[in-house]
Amino acid sequence: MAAQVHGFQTEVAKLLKLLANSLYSNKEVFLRELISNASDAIDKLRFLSITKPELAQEDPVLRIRVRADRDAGTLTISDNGIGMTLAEANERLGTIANSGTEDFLSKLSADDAKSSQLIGQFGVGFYSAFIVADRVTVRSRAAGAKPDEAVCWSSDGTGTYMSETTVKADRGTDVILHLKADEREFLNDWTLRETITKFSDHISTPVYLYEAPKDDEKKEDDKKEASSPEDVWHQVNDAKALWTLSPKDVKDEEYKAFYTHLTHDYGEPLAWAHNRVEGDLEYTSLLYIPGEAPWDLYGNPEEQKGLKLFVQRVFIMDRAKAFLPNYLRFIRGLVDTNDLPLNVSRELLQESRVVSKLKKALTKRSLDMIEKLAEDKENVEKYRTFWNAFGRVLKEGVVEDPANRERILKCLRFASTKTIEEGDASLVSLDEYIARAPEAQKKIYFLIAGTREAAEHSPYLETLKKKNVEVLLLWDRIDEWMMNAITEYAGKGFVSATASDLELGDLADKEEEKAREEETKEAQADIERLKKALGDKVEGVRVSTRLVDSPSCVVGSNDQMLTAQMRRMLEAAGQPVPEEKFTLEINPKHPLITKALAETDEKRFADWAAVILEEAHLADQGTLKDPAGFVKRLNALLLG
Ligand SMILES: Nc1ncnc2c1ncn2[C@@H]1O[C@H](COP(=O)(O)OP(=O)(O)OP(=O)(O)O)[C@@H](O)[C@H]1O
Repeated sequence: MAAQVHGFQTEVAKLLKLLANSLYSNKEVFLRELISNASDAIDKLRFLSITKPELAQEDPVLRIRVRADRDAGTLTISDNGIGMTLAEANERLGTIANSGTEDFLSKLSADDAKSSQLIGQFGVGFYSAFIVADRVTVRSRAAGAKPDEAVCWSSDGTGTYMSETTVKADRGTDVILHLKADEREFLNDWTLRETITKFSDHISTPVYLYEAPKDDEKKEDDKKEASSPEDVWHQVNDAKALWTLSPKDVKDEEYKAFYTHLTHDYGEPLAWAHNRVEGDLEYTSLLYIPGEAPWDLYGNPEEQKGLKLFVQRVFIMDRAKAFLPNYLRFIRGLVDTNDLPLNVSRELLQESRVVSKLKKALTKRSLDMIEKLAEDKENVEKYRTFWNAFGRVLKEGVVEDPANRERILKCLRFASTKTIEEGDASLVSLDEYIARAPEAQKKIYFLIAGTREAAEHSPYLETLKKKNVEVLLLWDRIDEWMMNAITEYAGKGFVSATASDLELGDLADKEEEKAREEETKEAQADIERLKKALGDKVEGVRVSTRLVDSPSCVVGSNDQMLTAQMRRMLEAAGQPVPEEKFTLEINPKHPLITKALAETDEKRFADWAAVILEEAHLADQGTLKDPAGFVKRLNALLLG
């Protein structure tokens, strides 16, 4: 077949341009990407040959080879893995499969280190070859294909590529880089050895580097037959599957390097847990908490990462999501088990009892790891990083995983009326909250608001603050949903500061209660007057226990009512929001209330009453149904 010229998918062309510029100071990553592709191709072949042993038969020793040709100025990375057909090469080397490409492109910045971390995450690894090469040729023969059914693919990375059928004697793929004139350092044995060792030590397939015999040996060799493979191909990695080693034999640096290999994340993981379990359920797991949240943490669940699955050390699949619950989707790593069949499919995973047992065990391992990080007093910073990156996802677990709820709650961190005074970085755990609460306090108080500022300045906190009661402050979208799912922690109930009958329990002061009863009695006529003026705009009017500095607030008629945040969420989702009536609470000592009550003109008093109610709504929700009416009334009173 004649050679055909194809245009790259637009994103690829864009990406190629960006890659060359943004990764300039990190250019050796191309070797990591190409070796990792070669290793993937070998894993795939290993897997397929479980059911079709004939595929690997003719060339059964699987390996990766790297060879520099100084005369030709080329560097070749070869593998005898699964290979590609012509159609596959056209499809896979001309497009980007990942739907997040646009997103990726927008994240590539002038910040080199960051960009190089992102490369692998987005499945654009192959294209990194163009950082150092001005032409890349790929020769590949798919497993099971005949020698004359191979493909030759070639491009200079400027917009088009050429592909045609060719003849290739052996199975697998050669990626040939024609190095740019100023990138010839990658032809140097020493540089290659250094770089390959750095990137491939934990690859479970042997990687060989071609090292030509020294000059004098060469002359000798020339006289002899060509030198034997052992003389020129030197293995540069130890090709052991790291997770099969005993944890005590693995150094921290090795765990970190393996993490990069596994995830293509160049940053350091925050923690890892390596467990080998024998007995009823046999498995080895190596789980990591990344140092940063991936860009798609809240994206399409279908594209979530999941774990790598191995069965009896054979790689079976990537992105196996059945082993961890959704709220632990940020955990990366692998599980290797002897209890699943080698031919297990994704569908089978869903129904397998072994998988559900493994999921339970791995959830426990992950929570152990998170808990350990949370309790590590020497590395408080690390848990803060964890919390900022993954805290919101962990909160989902409170609802999603009732069996582990108590453990998850233990790991949560909150802002509170106290921590906010201490500064932004300070947060409190429920255990700390309980430990520092006064003995008389039997409950855990919390407040949910739309924003941090609204929470911080909420009038609902005034009495609690005065009594020195710490209140947890929540403003994440998920908080409402989460708090609805919890009733207690460590035997202590939760109380919302906006609850219609704010329970103070032993915190209530007998004197104060008496004074309030008096106040209520005295204010009875005023309350009736306000009720009359407000008519059906309110459910009722009463004297507040919670206000100190503010004139008024509104509370739901009962605790089943939707909170402001829930209403906003319903509105945003285009759902009908039921009309609700609130009880207006007033602080009779507040000068604004006294001033209003001193008004003798009933028409003007009606404006006062409306403004007092509207102010309370505004402080609670940040919006009003009739803002223009409010402004008009307020102005009339101000000018009055
Ligand atoms: N050496 C190879 N042998 C067989 N197929 C390959 C080889 N190199 C690349 N491919 C094919 O080309 C595709 C694109 O490779 P590329 O490195 O761009 O992305 P990826 O490997 O899918 O993603 P990532 O780099 O994140 O692992 C691969 O998925 C694979 O199917």
